[in-house]
Amino acid sequence: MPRLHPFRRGWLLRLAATRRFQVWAARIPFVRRIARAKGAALFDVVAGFVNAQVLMALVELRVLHLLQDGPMAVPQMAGLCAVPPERMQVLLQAGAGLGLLKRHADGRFGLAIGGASLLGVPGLQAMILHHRALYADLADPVAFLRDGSDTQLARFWPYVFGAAGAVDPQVTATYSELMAESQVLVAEDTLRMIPLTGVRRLLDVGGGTGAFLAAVGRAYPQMQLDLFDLPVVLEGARQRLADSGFADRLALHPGSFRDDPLPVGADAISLVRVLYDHDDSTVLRLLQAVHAALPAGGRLIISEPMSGGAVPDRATDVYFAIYTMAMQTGRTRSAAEIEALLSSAGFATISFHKGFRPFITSVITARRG
Ligand SMILES: CC(C)=CCC/C(C)=C/CC/C(C)=C/C=C/C(C)=C/C=C/C=C(C)/C=C/C=C(C)/C=C/C=C(C)/C=C/CC(C)(C)O
Ligand SMILES: C[S@@+](CC[C@H](N)C(=O)[O-])C[C@H]1O[C@@H](n2cnc3c(N)ncnc32)[C@H](O)[C@@H]1O
Repeated sequence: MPRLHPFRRGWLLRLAATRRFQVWAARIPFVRRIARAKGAALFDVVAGFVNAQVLMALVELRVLHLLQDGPMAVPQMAGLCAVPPERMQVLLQAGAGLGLLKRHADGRFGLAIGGASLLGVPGLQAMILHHRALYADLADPVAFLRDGSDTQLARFWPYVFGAAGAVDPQVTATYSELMAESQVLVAEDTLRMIPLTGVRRLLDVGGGTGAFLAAVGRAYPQMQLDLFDLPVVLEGARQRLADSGFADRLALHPGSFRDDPLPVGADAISLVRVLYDHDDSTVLRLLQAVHAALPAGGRLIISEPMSGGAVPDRATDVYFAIYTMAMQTGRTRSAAEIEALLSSAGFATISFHKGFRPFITSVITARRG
């Protein structure tokens, strides 16, 4: 909506809520276009949960994979997916309606650009499948908002709670794999926004199995790399990084930032998708520890999806805010909120770089004064 004086805005909102105005608007040529667009946008919000479940079925039935080699007829797809043909027809038609599939003139279905792109995004299908947990948590959204103390999502990511030794390595491996795959676009966008030219040694705190450092290592062949994460996670990283080609430049530092000091010696520290897992007091202590570990002039890079704050954002203020709420341990913060925590921890020269895909990441950089 255009910027309006609060009085006019209130008047317009009251008008839009009346049936008579809606009927009038549908008849007037220019206003009709706006009303139609508002209606379509509202319908998308209303129907969003069905769209997501159609997507879930397409991924679970591996429909996109099956169509990778070319279009197929509905009965053949029905046989391969063990779904009755008339119901398969509805699913494929719905997939085409969502722009993931293409309906050909002969009635066969193939991939559309949307579906093909989905296949090419690392880890996206695994992410979609793990949404089952969030979907279950949101089945009764009001109950979730009033008391979200027992959520499936919290159990999905158990060691965000910091129970360093107490976690099953099998669970950790699943977690780390999903994180590492979904890291690829985050690393790409972060490095595109923030050149690390001049950095001699980078410490990635909460770096998981080293996916971000691997991307940094490829882009900056001279840089020394340090990885700090929980011991059980670094066990997985060791195997993954052993044959990465830059093992000689990499040092692993097992520990918990809740209990252990951070290693010193790096002139830059990164926190990629770490802060939003934790509450404000943990984040403040972590930022203070980062401040202490950096030399004067040392650089901090924070990269994660951020709330739009004063300008609410469609992706981060819905998906990531609800997601982190269901995880129970942290929250999706706005750039202003992170900047305030940085100032409290003693950082100076703080700057925000809004992501060109805010649903992937945005970045804040700061320096130790
Ligand atoms: C030449 C002609 C005629 C046409 C050209 C057409 C053209 C240019 C087509 C473009 C095709 C193309 C290159 C498409 C590219 C599409 C891409 C890159 C899409 C990327 C999509 C990414 C998505 C949807 C990412 C989703 C990420 C999610 C859901 C991440 C979730 C992360 C979570 C839950 C993290 C949790 C961490 C925790 C636990 C909170 O700590
Ligand atoms: C959301 S993952 C992000 C991983 C990686 N930076 C990425 O973006 O893919 C959060 C990481 O923080 C680590 N972490 C959580 N609590 C920690 C703690 N107390 N000390 C060190 N690392 C911790 C987790 O093990 C996990 O690897």
